[in-house]
Amino acid sequence: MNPAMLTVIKLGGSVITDKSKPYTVRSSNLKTASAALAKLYGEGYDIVLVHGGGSFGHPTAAKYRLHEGGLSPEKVRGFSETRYWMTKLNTLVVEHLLRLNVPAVSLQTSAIAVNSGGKLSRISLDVLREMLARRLVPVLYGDAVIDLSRGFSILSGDTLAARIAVELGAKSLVYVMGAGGVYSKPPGSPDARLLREIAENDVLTVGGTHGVDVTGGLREKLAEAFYAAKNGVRVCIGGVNFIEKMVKGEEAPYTVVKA
Ligand SMILES: Nc1ncnc2c1ncn2[C@@H]1O[C@H](COP(=O)(O)OP(=O)(O)OP(=O)(O)O)[C@@H](O)[C@H]1O
Ligand SMILES: C=C(C)CCOP(=O)(O)O
Repeated sequence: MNPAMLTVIKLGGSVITDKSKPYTVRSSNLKTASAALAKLYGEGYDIVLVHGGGSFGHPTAAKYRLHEGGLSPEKVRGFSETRYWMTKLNTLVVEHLLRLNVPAVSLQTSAIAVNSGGKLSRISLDVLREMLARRLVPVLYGDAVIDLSRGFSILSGDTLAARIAVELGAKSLVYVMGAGGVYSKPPGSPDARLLREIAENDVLTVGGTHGVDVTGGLREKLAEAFYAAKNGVRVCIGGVNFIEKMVKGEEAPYTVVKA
């Protein structure tokens, strides 16, 4: 595996599902993203794909308030159900990639990572490294995980993707989101404009997520993006039609995250 050709792509739940309708997939976006990944893989890129929970993970986790921790029988049931729905979504993502001859392989996040106090505590990337060395494309996801101090909690795909990118020394980290990038104001509001660059001290208005979200929306994503950028990874946030350009650092309407 050559770090100069390694890219970590976080495919947002807002891209591959409709977050306003529980358990609804956005097939055309999933096909567009899969085609971009197939092209990059064919050109020799090493790819780690992480996807979000979208309308599969978030409504289930919210129903059981898993993000608040706890170990009651209700929470135990909620952990099992959230894991079930995330596995379903993950299988769909892997299927789309396999159809395009991308050797995608599911890697269950909750089997390699644990949280403590709601934050990522430990992650084992040995198997992921070996997969990359064999030209596989590991597909992980934001997940319900064991929490060492709270019973259970949620590990967001945004955090997972940033941690993997930094630990593996990836060249780029690309956050793909439905909104198509970071705007000066919540998308759709008057005068909202796409920010072509964003630095940590820039002032912007962040609104809520469209639909159910238990992991902190855009603010958390940006915090993870700055962490990765400060650790030497080129980080971009943009829409599904610009995945290839973001990975290659080519000009297009998306947001570049400054260290
Ligand atoms: N200034 C802003 N710029 C861009 N998006 C914003 C802004 N303010 C609020 N938002 C909202 O932030 C949300 C970010 O998307 P969301 O957290 O759903 O992303 P995701 O990573 O695709 O989802 P998931 O967590 O399911 O993977 C969108 O609903 C968007 O409308
Ligand atoms: C809600 C669950 C299970 C996953 C959260 O991951 P994210 O959608 O990347 O924030």
